[in-house]
Amino acid sequence: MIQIEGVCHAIADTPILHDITTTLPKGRLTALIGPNGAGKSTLLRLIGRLEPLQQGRVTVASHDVTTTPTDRLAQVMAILGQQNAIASRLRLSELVAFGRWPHHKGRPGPQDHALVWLALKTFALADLADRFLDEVSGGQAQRAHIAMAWAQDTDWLLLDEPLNNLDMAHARALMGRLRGLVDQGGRSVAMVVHEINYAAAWADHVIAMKDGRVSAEGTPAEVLTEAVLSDLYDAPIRVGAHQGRPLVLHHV
Ligand SMILES: Nc1ncnc2c1ncn2[C@@H]1O[C@H](COP(=O)(O)OP(=O)(O)OP(=O)(O)O)[C@@H](O)[C@H]1O
Repeated sequence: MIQIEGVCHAIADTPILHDITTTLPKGRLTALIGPNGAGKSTLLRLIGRLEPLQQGRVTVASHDVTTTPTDRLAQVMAILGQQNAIASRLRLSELVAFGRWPHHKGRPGPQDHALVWLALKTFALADLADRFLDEVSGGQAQRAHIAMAWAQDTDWLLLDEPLNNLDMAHARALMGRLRGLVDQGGRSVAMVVHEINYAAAWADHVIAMKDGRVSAEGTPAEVLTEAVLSDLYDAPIRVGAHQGRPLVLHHV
């Protein structure tokens, strides 16, 4: 599991996260939800050590993120942030191959090449493998970044808004693959998601954040209620049901 204890974070003296204590369960798909500016990305970045921890403690599968060596942590957890400032004159196959770096450390073997190819095929990118990043669409580039994180082949996969730019079919396919990683692969996934019905349909566990605090956490049925969501988003939200899971209606 990922354990977060007493995490506070400030940017330029402005408090962003206030004493966050929560757990992301192992072997589950966790969705982080909440309004813009709630602190979801900041929390994910702290877990993934993209930002140094200022206060509190985070452990990923018992590895303290502050003290665990980077190469060890990179074998346990892959993180895909929201801003991926990677050179655009990189072929998709080269980008995806970066995911294998923590394993081969510059000397890729046949297994690394095979996994890169599998990642390209899994994310329907095989035909685009030789294209440069600036020669593909936003959704194709997004899928290539996800494929890179997937190729890292870690127990934990952390994704910040992976559904950005994906059409309905590719979004659904990605959620299906993430569920497969959890259900068949025994992996654990945490993702920031804005479209609540993806969390409703696919997540096992939901953490709702607002104003730098966890405001609710539990199963989708426990968190995705009219009371919790209306308060979270300061808007009247209706919740129905579809195939035994919440169906969130916000066009009312
Ligand atoms: N580099 C920065 N400098 C100053 N403030 C920042 C910086 N990065 C984030 N913040 C602030 O920290 C707060 C939390 O931002 P964060 O990106 O974690 O929220 P979020 O819940 O992921 O939002 P969104 O859904 O819009 O992506 C926001 O108020 C944001 O303005």
